[in-house]
Amino acid sequence: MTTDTISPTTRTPAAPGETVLHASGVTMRFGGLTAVRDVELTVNSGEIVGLIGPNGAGKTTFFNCLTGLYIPTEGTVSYKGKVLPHKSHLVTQAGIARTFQNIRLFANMTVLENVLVGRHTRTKEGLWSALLRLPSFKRAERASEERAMELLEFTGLAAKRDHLARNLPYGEQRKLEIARALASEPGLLLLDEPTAGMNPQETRAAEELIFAIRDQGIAVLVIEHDMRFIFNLCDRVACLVQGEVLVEGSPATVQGDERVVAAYLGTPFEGAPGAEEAAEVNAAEASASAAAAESAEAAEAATSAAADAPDAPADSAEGDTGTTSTTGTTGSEGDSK
Ligand SMILES: Nc1ncnc2c1ncn2[C@@H]1O[C@H](COP(=O)(O)OP(=O)(O)OP(=O)(O)O)[C@@H](O)[C@H]1O
Repeated sequence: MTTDTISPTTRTPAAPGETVLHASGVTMRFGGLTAVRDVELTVNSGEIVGLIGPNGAGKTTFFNCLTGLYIPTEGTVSYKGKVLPHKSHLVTQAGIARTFQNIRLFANMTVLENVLVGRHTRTKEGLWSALLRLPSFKRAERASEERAMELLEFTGLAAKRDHLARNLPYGEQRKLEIARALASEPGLLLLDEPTAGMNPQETRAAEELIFAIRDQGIAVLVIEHDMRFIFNLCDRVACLVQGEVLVEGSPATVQGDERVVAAYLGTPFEGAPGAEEAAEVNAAEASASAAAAESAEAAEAATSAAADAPDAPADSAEGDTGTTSTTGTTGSEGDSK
């Protein structure tokens, strides 16, 4: 990876310390499931902020709310003081770019073409100018290609400009995703598990690349499970558990918080997000199994009483068993709902 400077053509750099992203009271519900609950998060210019949390904590859902893929049930997302619309291309146009947990490249396009695709939000030339290949279109095309090549130099992929994306090794595919995201000239880059599946060497290279991106004035919000990577990289870390921010602070603060460790290990702790709901569900399940056990006992007692009765007709015992057993099942289902 090279750390040459990149010269963004259209991005206005954020003022030092300016709040770039402000997520305010963001909540996302899917039917009865609250995946993200009242999340408040800011990212300032010049910062790398980490978002950690156990599987299913709501990190990707939160990213999807930030980038217009989901419309949050409640709350707003602002970029440099302006509330963002719920349309992903408008969010990209505003200045937020992202990569995905599962690589989403155009596998049969070349490395250069993939980056050129990322420039579409910054290209003003219309359909007619493209069809007629007007001089203005040719100029824009040349400028786009120059910029794409700068980004390939920056990410260390220039020598592979004509390779098909699918033929790149995994670590380079991840870099290419980042180059494509940078092609939209973002002021904030969201990275969803950028080192997933990487070997330690590739992870170190990714770390260097992210530092270099930050040094270019682009704020970064990154989701990652690799704690060493995140604590080394980030200025600030927020830990999401059951959709809620459990702790937010410096890497040292978050690393030293016992609740974070407990959340990752799945150990219960006082005041854990979602603990009340979990306790209610557990209590309901316990009472359902107690009721089911009671019904089963009653059914057994009725069966043996019927069998013991000397003149009871044979089918009467069967009838009792059937009825009791059905009642038992129904009772159990009713309780657990
Ligand atoms: N479109 C959806 N419809 C219904 N439930 C969803 C949807 N997307 C996510 N969820 C649920 O929301 C919760 C949070 O999922 P999410 O993928 O955001 O977690 P995560 O923290 O990114 O997990 P991981 O670290 O495993 O990627 C999970 O319970 C998930 O099943």
